[in-house]
Amino acid sequence: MLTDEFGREVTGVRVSLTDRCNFDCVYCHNEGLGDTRGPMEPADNEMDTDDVVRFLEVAAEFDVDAVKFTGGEPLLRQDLEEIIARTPDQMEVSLTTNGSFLPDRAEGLVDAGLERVNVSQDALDPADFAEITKSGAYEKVIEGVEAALEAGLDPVKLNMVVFEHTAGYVPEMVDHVAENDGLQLQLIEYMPELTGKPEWNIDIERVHDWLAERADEIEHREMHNRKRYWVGGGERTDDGSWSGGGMVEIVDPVENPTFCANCHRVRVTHEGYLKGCLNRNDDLRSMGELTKPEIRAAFREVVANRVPYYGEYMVRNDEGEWELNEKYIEEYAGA
Ligand SMILES: Nc1nc2c(ncn2[C@@H]2O[C@H](COP(=O)(O)OP(=O)(O)OP(=O)(O)O)[C@@H](O)[C@H]2O)c(=O)[nH]1
Ligand SMILES: C[S@@+](CC[C@H](N)C(=O)[O-])C[C@H]1O[C@@H](n2cnc3c(N)ncnc32)[C@H](O)[C@@H]1O
Ligand code: SF4
Ligand code: SF4
Repeated sequence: MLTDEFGREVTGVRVSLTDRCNFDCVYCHNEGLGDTRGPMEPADNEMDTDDVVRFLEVAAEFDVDAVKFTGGEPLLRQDLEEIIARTPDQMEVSLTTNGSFLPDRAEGLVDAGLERVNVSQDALDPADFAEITKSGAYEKVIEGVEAALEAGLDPVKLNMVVFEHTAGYVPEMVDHVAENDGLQLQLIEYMPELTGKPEWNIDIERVHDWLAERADEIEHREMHNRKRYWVGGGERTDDGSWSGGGMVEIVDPVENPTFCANCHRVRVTHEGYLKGCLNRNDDLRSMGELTKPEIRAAFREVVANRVPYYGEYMVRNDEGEWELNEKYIEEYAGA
């Protein structure tokens, strides 16, 4: 297993398979959509099936035991089932999707080896859903969540970005997962720097406080030290885990050094660049045309360059504002 200079073991990889998408969510940080290419058209800058599998085989050699496929919309890749089937057995395979293609493909994905799915669902009303996603696929997404549950995926996590358009839905979504077996909720802190709309921001601490008052149990997940709130009843079982009710996890990476200190994933872009952090682009290593020994070397190099973004790469100045750590200014300027 590889460990970076800050003691963070790399146990997972997060692979973006495409930047194409059939939705156009108002908050989306996927800015790579081409002007002339439609989402359904194949793209020539994407890693092909063999590229993805070759990388995963190298990651497995370094004892990486989990892979998350994401995008863009990963189900626009018609070879997703093949990629999953060829993923090394030691890896837990999960997927983050907008859910609209799951009605037809959930079963096949599970047959291929998919173990978990996260489905973005920002509203429980078709009109609000359409306003946020610029898509009329609300019913398909609801069907997709059901198809995922029926195919045996458990839990199915619903992802909801908390921002001005969705904040009013938080209580309803929390009740929704508390009342429906197999569902969990991830409330994702809105990242305004990705949209240029700071006025949509909601203070995520208010959501923590609201949930803390309501929760029957609060846990910390090892990954990112995320807080998990159990709501709607339940009890601790003999093996020490909580059972019953619904689970709500808050994903709050913004300006959060604790989140970064517990970050164990290396990322791969759809074009096949390795990178150590979502927020950095100055540590990219291309895997295009590389042989396995070369990918091994690139992987080692990216891990060696990993830096917790908040707390090390970005530090607070005397005024309490976040700014680039002087130590990294030269490196950053050279990117
Ligand atoms: N800055 C930052 N944001 C992250 C990170 N991991 C997840 N996020 C945010 O959380 C969103 C949802 O993540 P998901 O793809 O659903 O998966 P996850 O919650 O990370 O993983 P699981 O809970 O294990 O399924 C991402 O799109 C990011 O916006 C991270 O390491 N750094
Ligand atoms: C980029 S999408 C890719 C996967 C898939 N298309 C989906 O929507 O689930 C992955 C996650 O990023 C989240 N996301 C996108 N833009 C965001 C932003 N500005 N702030 C916080 N989360 C965001 C989405 O809600 C989604 O859960
Ligand atoms: S579905 Fe996912 S990738 Fe597509 S626009 Fe929405 S958040 Fe972005
Ligand atoms: S910002 Fe970078 S270091 Fe921090 S949790 Fe996200 S990927 Fe990891």
